[in-house]
Amino acid sequence: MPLLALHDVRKAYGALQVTDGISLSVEEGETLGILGPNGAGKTTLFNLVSGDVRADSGRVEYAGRDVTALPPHQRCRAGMARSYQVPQPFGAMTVFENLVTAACFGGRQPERAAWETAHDVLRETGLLPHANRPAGALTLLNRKRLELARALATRPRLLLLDEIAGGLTEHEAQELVAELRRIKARGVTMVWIEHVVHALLSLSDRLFVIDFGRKLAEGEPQAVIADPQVRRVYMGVEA
Ligand SMILES: Nc1ncnc2c1ncn2[C@@H]1O[C@H](COP(=O)(O)OP(=O)(O)OP(=O)(O)O)[C@@H](O)[C@H]1O
Repeated sequence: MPLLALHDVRKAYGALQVTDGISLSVEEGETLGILGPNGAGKTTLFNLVSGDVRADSGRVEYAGRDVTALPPHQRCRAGMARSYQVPQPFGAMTVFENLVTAACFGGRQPERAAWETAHDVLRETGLLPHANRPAGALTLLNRKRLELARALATRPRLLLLDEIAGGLTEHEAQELVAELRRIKARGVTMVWIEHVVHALLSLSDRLFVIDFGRKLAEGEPQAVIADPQVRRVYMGVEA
C-alpha cells in the first residue's frame, strides 16, 4: 500500500484548471521529485496534499485513509509536514521557540518532549548556534533550514518540500542535499518540488513532471530527464 495516493484530483481557480486530473502514488521511504515549468501547478498540488486547498473532485489517501476532507492541522498530526516556498516562520519568536511550537502543535508532543525534539532538530539542521535568535533575523540559508527544521520537529512520516534549494549557492545547496539524504536514510518519505534539477536528481528515486496541471512524464529520473518532451517543455531544449 502506498503511503500517499492521489486519484484524479482536480482544482480550478475560475476558468483556470490548475490541477487537471492528477493521479500519483508514493511508497513508504521513497523520494519523489516533482518538476515542471513556472505556473504548472506544483505548489497547488502540495496544497491539495497538505489540505491548505480543498480539491474540487478526486481523492487524497494517506496511510490507507481517505484524508480528502481533513483540514491541514489534522493531516499534519497524522504525520504529514511541509515546507513553504516562501519561508513562513514566526518572525518575532526565536528559532528554538519556532521548533517547540511545531513539535507541540504540529507533532502533538507534550512540552518536555517538544523541548527535546527541538534540541535534536537544532543539532540535525545546524541551527544550534542560532537557537536564540529571532527567526526574522536569519539569513536566507538559515531561514530555509528553519523551514525544514519546523517540518522535522513534527516528526513527519511524509515530508513535502517546496523549492527548498531555490536561491541558495551551490555549496549551500549541497549542504542541504546532504541533510536531506540523512533524513531519507531514516526512512522518511519525501516529495520534493525543485527547480535545482541536479539537486533533485541526486536524491529522487522517481520523477513526476507536471505541465498545465497534468502529468507530462513519470519514472526513473535519468530516463525522465532525457525524455524529449520533458526537455522541450521544461528546459526549452528542442527535441
Ligand atoms: N489562490 C489562487 N487563486 C488564483 N490562481 C491561483 C491561485 N493559486 C495558484 N493560482 C494559479 O495557478 C497556477 C499554478 O500555480 P502554482 O503556484 O501551483 O504553480 P507552480 O508550478 O508551483 O509554479 P512555480 O514554479 O512558479 O512556483 C498559476 O497560474 C497561478 O497563478
